[in-house]
Order: sequence, then C-alpha cells, then structure tokens
Amino acid sequence: MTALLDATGITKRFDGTGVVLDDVDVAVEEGEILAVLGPNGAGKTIMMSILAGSEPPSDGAVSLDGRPIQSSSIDVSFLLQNTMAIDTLTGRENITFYSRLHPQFTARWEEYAEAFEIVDDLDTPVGEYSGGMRRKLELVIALSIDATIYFLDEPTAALDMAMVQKLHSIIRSLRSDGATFVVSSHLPSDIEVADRLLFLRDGQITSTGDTETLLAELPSVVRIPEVALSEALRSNLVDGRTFDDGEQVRGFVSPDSTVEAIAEASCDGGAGAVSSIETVDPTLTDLFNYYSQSRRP
Ligand SMILES: Nc1ncnc2c1ncn2[C@@H]1O[C@H](COP(=O)(O)OP(=O)(O)OP(=O)(O)O)[C@@H](O)[C@H]1O
Repeated sequence: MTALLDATGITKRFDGTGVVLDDVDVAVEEGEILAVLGPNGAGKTIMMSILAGSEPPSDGAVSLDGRPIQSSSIDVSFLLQNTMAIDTLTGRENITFYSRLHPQFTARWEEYAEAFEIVDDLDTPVGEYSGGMRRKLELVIALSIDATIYFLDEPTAALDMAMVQKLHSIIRSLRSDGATFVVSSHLPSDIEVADRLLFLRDGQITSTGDTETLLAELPSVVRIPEVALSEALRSNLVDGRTFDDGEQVRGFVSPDSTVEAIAEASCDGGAGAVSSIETVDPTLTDLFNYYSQSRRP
C-alpha cells in the first residue's frame, strides 16, 4: 500500500547550527494518527514544517498522494506554533480572515469554539489572549479546515488536561471521517491519541512503532528512593539515568543487570533501602522518557 504522505532522506542544515535533521524517512498511511515525540530541540518543528511543505528540506523529498507537498494545498491544514493568529484582530476577525483565505474552511469552528471554551473571548483582540487562549483559537481555525491531512505542531503545549482530552476527541472524530494526522508533542499524554509513535532526538529517528509494541520492548522499570542512589547502583541502569518521581526516582534496568543486583547495589550505597526498591508497571511517561533518551536496541 502506498503511503498518503511519503518523506524520504529529509535533511535540514542551517548555516551555523549545522545539520538539525539527518536523513529522515517518514511514511504516513491514510487515516493514521502519527505522534512525533522528542525533547526540546530534537527537530520536531523543523520536521513538521518540512513535512507540511512550508519549509524546503536541504535534501530529500516529501510527497502527498504521489505529488510534491505544498503547504498552500487545499488538502493540508498546518498549525505551526504561535504563527497563525493575528494579534491586532479579535478572535472572531481571525476566524473570518481564515475562512476567506481557505476554500475548505467549514462552520465547524462554532462547535470547536464551544468545546475549547473561547466563545466569550471571541470579541477580544488576540494580543490580549493568554498563551493557552491563543493556542485554542489556532486549533479552532486549523481543525475547521476540511483537510485530508492535519499537521499540528505541539498543539497541547499550553493546554490544561481537560482541553487536551477535548482536542484528542476532536482528532479521533475527524479521523473516523477519514482524516490523517501528524501531531508533534513533548507531552507523554499525547501518546494516548496516536496509532503510531515516532521518537526524534538530535535530528534522527530513534524509534518508531505502536504504543503496545514499544511498551512491550521497554526494559523493566524500577522505583528507587533517592537516598539509595549511588554510582554502583546507577551502573545497573540504562545510561545510568534516573527520572524524578516525587521523593523517589525511576530508572530502566540495564539488559546486563537485574532488580536483585540493583537492590544489592543499594546496600553498598549504605542507605539500607533494599526493601523499598521495586519494579513497577511502565507508564506513558516511562515510555516517553525511555524512547526520547535512548536508541531502540
Ligand atoms: N531558522 C533556524 N536557524 C538555525 N537553526 C535552527 C533554526 N530553526 C531551528 N533551528 C535549530 O534546529 C534544532 C531543532 O529545532 P526545532 O525547533 O525543530 O526543535 P523542537 O524539537 O521543535 O524543539 P521544541 O520542543 O523546543 O519546540 C535546534 O537546535 C534549533 O536551534
């Protein structure tokens, strides 16, 4: 089956910064929801801009339905962080502006403005909006376009959890009508809406797959009291790395170690905390932390 969106050998270089996207291949099937995940500076925005056809790659090519992608195509809706809403116009005027600009703009905006709770703010200039209000208005506009494919760059960055859930439900509903989504994020909660995850780090794809498969391939997760940490214990963890979890930390058990070895190492640390070291079920945050930091074995 030919992918709806097909990007091959995408590379981006900037004078000074050098290579920020390095020979990336991405294929997105029709009706798929792909989440592009990675830490700050991983190259998500650059990749989204190139995939959506709004930024030329230094090398490589992107096609939509077999033709070179163009951001101006009526098939594409692209939400790029903080670039859409015009400050001097009110929310309503922005909506009118985009409705005239895009031939596929629909009356769905009214339903979405209600869902994102910005109806009462529509007559206020966008320059007076908070970051979250602006993001919600931009989402209302981007999602009201009847596109074949939606590129949403970090749509949930300024949203509270209730709004994140509403966005996910709108994405699912448009997908059930046949739409395709590429959504970038650095929030583990966005994993919930995706069919497939693609992790980006330092401009390269470190892993890709569905959530279930990537979760199954995750090393055991261990929770350790911070006080029990020692160099010897860290040497049993993947990359020696730990992640905050309240008064404890979490880490991934190295392939050549065991939870028992970690418990023993904690004795060596002199903390007497052996009994409180435990393996735990992996969460989406564990999944995000592991694949954002490590290369799939
Ligand atoms: N116009 C530019 N000129 C030079 N370097 C750039 C330019 N735009 C981005 N970069 C560099 O490319 C790299 C990737 O940036 P990008 O904005 O794509 O990351 P990101 O994953 O979206 O990060 P964040 O989560 O912080 O938004 C960074 O090192 C950044 O400094």
